Amino acid sequence: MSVLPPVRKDRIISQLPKCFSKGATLHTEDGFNAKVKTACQEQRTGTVGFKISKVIVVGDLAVGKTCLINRFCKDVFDKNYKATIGVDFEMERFEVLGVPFSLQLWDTAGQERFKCIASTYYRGAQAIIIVFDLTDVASLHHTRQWLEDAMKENDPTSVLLFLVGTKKDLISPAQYSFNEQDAIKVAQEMKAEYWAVSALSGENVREFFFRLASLTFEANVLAELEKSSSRRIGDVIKISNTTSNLYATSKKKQPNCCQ
Ligand SMILES: Nc1nc2c(ncn2[C@@H]2O[C@H](COP(=O)(O)OP(=O)(O)OP(=O)(O)O)[C@@H](O)[C@H]2O)c(=O)[nH]1
Ligand SMILES: [Mg+2]
Repeated sequence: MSVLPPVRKDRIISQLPKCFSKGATLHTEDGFNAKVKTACQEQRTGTVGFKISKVIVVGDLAVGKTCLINRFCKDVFDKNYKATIGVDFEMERFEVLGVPFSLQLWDTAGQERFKCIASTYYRGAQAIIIVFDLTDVASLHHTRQWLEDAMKENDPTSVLLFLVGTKKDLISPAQYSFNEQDAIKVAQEMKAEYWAVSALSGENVREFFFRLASLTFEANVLAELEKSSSRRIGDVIKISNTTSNLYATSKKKQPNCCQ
């Protein structure tokens, strides 16, 4: 019997959500990977449905990391700044292509004095959200350092990166278009997917987290499929060894293992 409550109706994903900008994403396909869709239909997703994927959120102080998470997870917005001390986390449960999928969102402190505590939680992330304030260009430039610090604890070949500009409500469309060029350049250099959001109005917040959940889910299923296909190759080799010449194989192997 499952002890977990059912997945909320508004956390069900049946199609790959669109990216924010085609020029700032590594995933330009319109839908989920065909192998992933088949695996989900045939219920061959292994441990994905039981795992919790870790997502860390980093960036300068007061750029809006906590507000971004709170808008998505609790649908609230607080205009008063309350610094995060160390770290905080929220759990979000989704259902992607019929498979349960959980994200653990780690909200870290941007203040220098808490950075030391926060960085101890960076390890083992499957996705990293690097946040900057669209009205503060210095916070965009600092994102490279935040990424470098977070990557020291993670595997660059498998982690998904997202560069997110917040407080879109505070900037005029003309100013936004001007700043976007810089942000997209940074995202391309980092190999991150770029998003611009507002926690105050909620603009793009849900779309962003749905996209993140979908891409993290897809990466998990692909890794699981790769693992199970390499296990199958190993099995075939073992069988052919034993069937070719059982006596010769065991004879040859014996001295090796006894030395
Ligand atoms: N107008 C507007 N204000 C925002 C938005 N997001 C955050 N803020 C404000 O920015 C301030 C800082 O927000 P936080 O979410 O606490 O910032 P943080 O990045 O978590 O800061 P640390 O925990 O110190 O690292 C608060 O006063 C928020 O109300 C937004 O989308 N629009
Ligand atoms: Mg915070």
